Amino acid sequence: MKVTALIVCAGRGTRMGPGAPKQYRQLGGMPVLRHTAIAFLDHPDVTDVAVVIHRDDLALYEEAARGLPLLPPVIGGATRDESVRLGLEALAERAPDAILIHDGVRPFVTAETIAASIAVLDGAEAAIAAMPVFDTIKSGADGVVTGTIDRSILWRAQTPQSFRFQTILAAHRAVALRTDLPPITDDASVAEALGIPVRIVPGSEDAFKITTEADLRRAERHLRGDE
Ligand SMILES: Nc1ccn([C@@H]2O[C@H](COP(=O)(O)OP(=O)(O)OP(=O)(O)O)[C@@H](O)[C@H]2O)c(=O)n1
Ligand SMILES: C[C@](O)(CO)[C@H](O)COP(=O)(O)O
Repeated sequence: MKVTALIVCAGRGTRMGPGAPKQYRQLGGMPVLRHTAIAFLDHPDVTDVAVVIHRDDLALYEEAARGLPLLPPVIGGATRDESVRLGLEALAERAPDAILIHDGVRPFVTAETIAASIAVLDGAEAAIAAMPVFDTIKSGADGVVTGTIDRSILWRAQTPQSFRFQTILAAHRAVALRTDLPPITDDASVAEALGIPVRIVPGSEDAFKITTEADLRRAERHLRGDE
């Protein structure tokens, strides 16, 4: 099966403090994105890897990707789902069998999760890496709790989110034309909007998303083996 990893990296990281975009911040002596790209390039089940970047980040990307056998980068869009769709359209001619859509700011994706995300597509169209919820989850408004949500049915979605390529390409194209949907924050939501079943495979607590400065410090501790 021809498997392409599509790493989305075109965000501006507004929840991170001032400085370079978080995907290009130094982590253990190299950019965050380089860690992520190598995790997929080194995986035996992944055929090739493409990265979606912000139009202003070409120099940063070229430095981070130096010497890595990546497909040509794709310029992303104003939202994550637009960046994904642009990445998928750029791969339409290549037409892999399967696509693993992954956040560039989740550098510690595990080989086990990548393997499981590919294997599950033997019998499914879509799957997400996810973790159970260990905290009690409340609903609330105006500073007042309005209810408690049964956490036994909740999952923390991670990436990669894996799909048969033609399925997710068609789904993103269809959803891009819809005006009745809530904001799309992951690719499984695109599949769900079309009634496509989405399987769950085990993620990892190590595969956390680097969103804030605190996450970057956590990532440095993780690399040092301090957590
Ligand atoms: N227009 C966008 C927005 C996000 N992303 C990517 O989607 C992943 C997850 O998004 P998030 O963590 O929200 O990144 P940012 O949008 O950069 O961060 P923030 O929401 O804090 O601004 C990141 O790798 C980010 O680069 C993208 O490719 N294109
Ligand atoms: C795709 C994702 O990482 C799954 O948890 C998450 O939805 C990305 O959200 P963000 O706000 O774009 O970081």
